[in-house]
Amino acid sequence: MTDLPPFTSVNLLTGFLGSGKTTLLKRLLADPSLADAAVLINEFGETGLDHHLVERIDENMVLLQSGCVCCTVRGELADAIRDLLSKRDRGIVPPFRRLVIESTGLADPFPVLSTLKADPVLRHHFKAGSVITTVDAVNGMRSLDTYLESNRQAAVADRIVVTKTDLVPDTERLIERLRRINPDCAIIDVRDPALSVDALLADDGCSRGNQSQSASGFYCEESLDVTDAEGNPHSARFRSFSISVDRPVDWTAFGIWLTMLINRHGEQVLRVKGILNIAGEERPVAIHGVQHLVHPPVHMEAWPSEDRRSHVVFIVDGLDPGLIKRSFEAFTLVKRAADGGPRREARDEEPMMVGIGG
Ligand SMILES: Nc1nc2c(ncn2[C@@H]2O[C@H](COP(=O)(O)OP(=O)(O)OP(=O)(O)O)[C@@H](O)[C@H]2O)c(=O)[nH]1
Repeated sequence: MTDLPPFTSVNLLTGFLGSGKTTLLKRLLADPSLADAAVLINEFGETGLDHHLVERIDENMVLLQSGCVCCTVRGELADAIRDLLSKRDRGIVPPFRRLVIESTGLADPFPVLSTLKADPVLRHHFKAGSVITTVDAVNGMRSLDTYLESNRQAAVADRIVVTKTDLVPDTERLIERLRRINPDCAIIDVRDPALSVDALLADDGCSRGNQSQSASGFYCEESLDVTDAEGNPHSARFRSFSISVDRPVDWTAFGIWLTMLINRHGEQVLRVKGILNIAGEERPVAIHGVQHLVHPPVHMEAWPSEDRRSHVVFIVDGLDPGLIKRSFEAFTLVKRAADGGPRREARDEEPMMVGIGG
């Protein structure tokens, strides 16, 4: 333990919903120089890195193939970091030298950064490293137009990685916009071969050597409204909830239902992500939707746990979760009726559990 530096560097990886944070993190973790890092994923649902898991340390903490410790934050961020620190001190987790925190897509990065500074224990063990923000070339402009959180994430960044550049003809206007929000920030195309762990996480060249600098360097357009029309905090409009289905899902029916939902409510359905048990398929299928964009489904290598149910998580803006639940049920019933089965029985025989959480 003696060879550990007095302060462990903390990098924040932030970016709006579905902008490619986890995808970038997986790529970074493949680099051997991050083998002695710990990763904290502060997001709804599973870590998304479960198939890299080699050992479970406890309910929230796993050891990845790279040797890196990965935890899911289920409560307060400071508690999760303190727990990690204590496990490092007791030798329960490897002696990590860097901590990477992936925030939720709706996180205001400011409180995340100030957590380290405000906490009486953590401030003596950690120092702020670079903040990396992913901005999605497909939806980035609209997210900046609509959501304060997206502006804050770009404003606080030391490095912005523009993702999904393979899906758009050019990113000129988006980059111009980002430069106006954060003039000093390095803006890197995710396809740039120069994008590396060093380029993103190195502390040198980082515009903020400590958290107070990050606070003073913060920029946000004054004209942006933090409350909605009813005067509620901006984020009060967002709801996240999940639909879990016990029986295998009919891929065609699901695809049509999701397409209809996105066509009709794409602007309000900010994020859909799920793991599906598809009828006739051995392996699970991961699905990702980001506003109007639905990414190609991916066959996962294996189920991440014993749970073989399908789970779909939604993050919506001002849309009634009940509406999505009802349309899902209705679509299932129509499909069953078309198959010749009586509607009521189909529903009773094959229960669908719908959980709505905050
Ligand atoms: N074509 C393309 N797809 C990408 C790129 N980066 C990410 N994706 C896809 O975008 C979807 C969302 O990516 P994630 O990495 O899960 O995004 P995230 O920011 O971690 O999502 P949340 O944690 O839900 O906010 C997935 O289907 C990815 O495969 C990219 O550069 N190009």
